[in-house]
Amino acid sequence: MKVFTAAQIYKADTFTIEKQQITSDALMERAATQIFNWMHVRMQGAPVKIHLFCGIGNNGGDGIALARHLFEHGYDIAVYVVKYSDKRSKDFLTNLDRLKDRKIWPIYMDADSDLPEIHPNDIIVDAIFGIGLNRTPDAWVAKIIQHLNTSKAFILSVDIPSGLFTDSVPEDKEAVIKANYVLSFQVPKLVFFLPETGIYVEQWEVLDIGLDAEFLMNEKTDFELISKNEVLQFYRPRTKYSHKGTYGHALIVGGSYGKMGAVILTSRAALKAGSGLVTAYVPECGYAILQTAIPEVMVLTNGKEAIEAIEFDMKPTVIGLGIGMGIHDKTVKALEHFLKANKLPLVLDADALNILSKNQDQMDFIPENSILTPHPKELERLVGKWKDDFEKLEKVRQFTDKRKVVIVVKGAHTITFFEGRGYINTTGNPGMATAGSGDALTGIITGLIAQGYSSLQAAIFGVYIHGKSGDISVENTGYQALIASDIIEGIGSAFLDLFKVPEERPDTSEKDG
Ligand SMILES: NC(=O)C1=CN([C@@H]2O[C@H](COP(=O)(O)OP(=O)(O)OC[C@H]3O[C@@H](n4cnc5c(N)ncnc54)[C@H](O)[C@@H]3O)[C@@H](O)[C@H]2O)[C@@H](O)CC1
Ligand SMILES: Nc1ncnc2c1ncn2[C@@H]1O[C@H](COP(=O)(O)OP(=O)(O)O)[C@@H](O)[C@H]1O
Ligand SMILES: [K+]
Repeated sequence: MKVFTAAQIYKADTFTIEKQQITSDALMERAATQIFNWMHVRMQGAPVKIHLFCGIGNNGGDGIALARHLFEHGYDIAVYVVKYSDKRSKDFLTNLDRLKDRKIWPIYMDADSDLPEIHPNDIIVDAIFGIGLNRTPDAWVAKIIQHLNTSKAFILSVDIPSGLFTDSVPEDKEAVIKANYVLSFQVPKLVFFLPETGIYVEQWEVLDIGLDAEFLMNEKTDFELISKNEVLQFYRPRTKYSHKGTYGHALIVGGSYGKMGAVILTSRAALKAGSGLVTAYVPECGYAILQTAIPEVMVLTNGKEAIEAIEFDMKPTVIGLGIGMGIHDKTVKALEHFLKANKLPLVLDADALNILSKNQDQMDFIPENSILTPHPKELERLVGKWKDDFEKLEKVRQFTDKRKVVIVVKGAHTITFFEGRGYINTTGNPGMATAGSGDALTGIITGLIAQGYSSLQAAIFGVYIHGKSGDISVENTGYQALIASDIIEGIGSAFLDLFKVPEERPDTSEKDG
């Protein structure tokens, strides 16, 4: 699913209005009707107090139109208009009149208004600001937002949590609604997925308001959301007359005294992801460990307690490099020699990234289309410090452009970057913040490249499978007890899940009642 910028959403609006020959008011009515249906299906007329906080722009207009639908279906509502500006939008005013026609009188709020009492069991609809927010809300509006945030009531945000910009992080962190649920029109927003701004969105869902399908399909975006549908498009089925040679040979280079487990995890994950053959390249102290832990994996050794040279007499399809490798002087030299001679695609992780960060001149020897999988600290060493999430994304984009590599920015929503585009993952959970979970990911991605997936596909698909496996495994373990080995065990279930038919969505068509 594409992630549009605010400018692109406004463009889609205009395009749709012209093409479908409808008014902007009709589009607002669609939006409000969709939200009403969503609520009505879940609430079934329940006598819960619903407080609708509406701004004076189109987001507020959505809220006012929603209030009318809720009223007409017998819900107990209170409508507040937060008058943060005199420039009220046309469609807001139209809907305000419709509300007044039904003898509903909103409570107007300005800097001097008292804050209404809100019971923890009430519901708040947040329609103060939408994607039109262009400066930090005034202090008195921020006070209202804080009041709602501390109310303990369930907050349903219309389109985007009020106070959240679409293209920058908030200056005043207290002036943003912390939404329990966001109903986002047509497309999700990038800020739902970044560490500094995603914290305002507990759950989100997209509501289809019928923006022009052709426009949505043709418009190019900088970001795409990756779910099952997207990865299924490049899934490669196995063929009947294939053999292990068909599925490649992954070489996993890494390990040092005390860190051999990392190589076990990566090698095992590469096998589980489907690599035909896997060889681990480790220092001698890892030989017995590897051979005992995973019988399916072949082992080559070099150096005693750390790798001193990377030389082998075999032809791997792909090399995963750096896990648990350490940064011993001899290992650093070995990597430099290896990189100068190597032509194979690489998946670089952990200490390989740390070494390269300190020796940026060696970056020139990284083959194009290689994949780098840094966690936040490794990324900072690689691209330098950033002031906020947006600068981070820009730095990564520039790095991938310059080096022609894929960068997998790991996190709650891992984002894979290539050729100026970011692919946002939707699987995974906090249980995966555990030792060795990144090693498992490196193995999965390496195993996929071995089988013939392109670097970009392997990175996107690998990240998806890794997260999905974590999601399936956590059902049995809970967050705390999930460990990297569980993620590797779950890889098979994650592949099987690709072909499960999704459960039917709840019926959101309008019902009387
Ligand atoms: N295609 C879509 O997504 C549709 C969007 N609609 C709604 O339209 C919203 C966007 O509406 P608007 O463009 O009117 O913008 P908003 O309703 O987000 O904001 C209203 C206006 O307030 C002003 N403003 C911004 N920041 C301010 C601040 N800190 N203090 C005071 N004033 C400030 C701006 O001029 C802005 O246009 C969307 O979020 C959505 O809710 C729907 O009505 C219809 C279809
Ligand atoms: N809160 C989270 N939600 C989802 N995934 C997470 C979360 N925290 C970490 N992960 C995932 O777990 C992995 C951690 O990788 P990394 O930090 O390199 O671990 P290690 O170095 O221990 O192997 C990454 O793939 C990351 O996306
Ligand atoms: K809002």
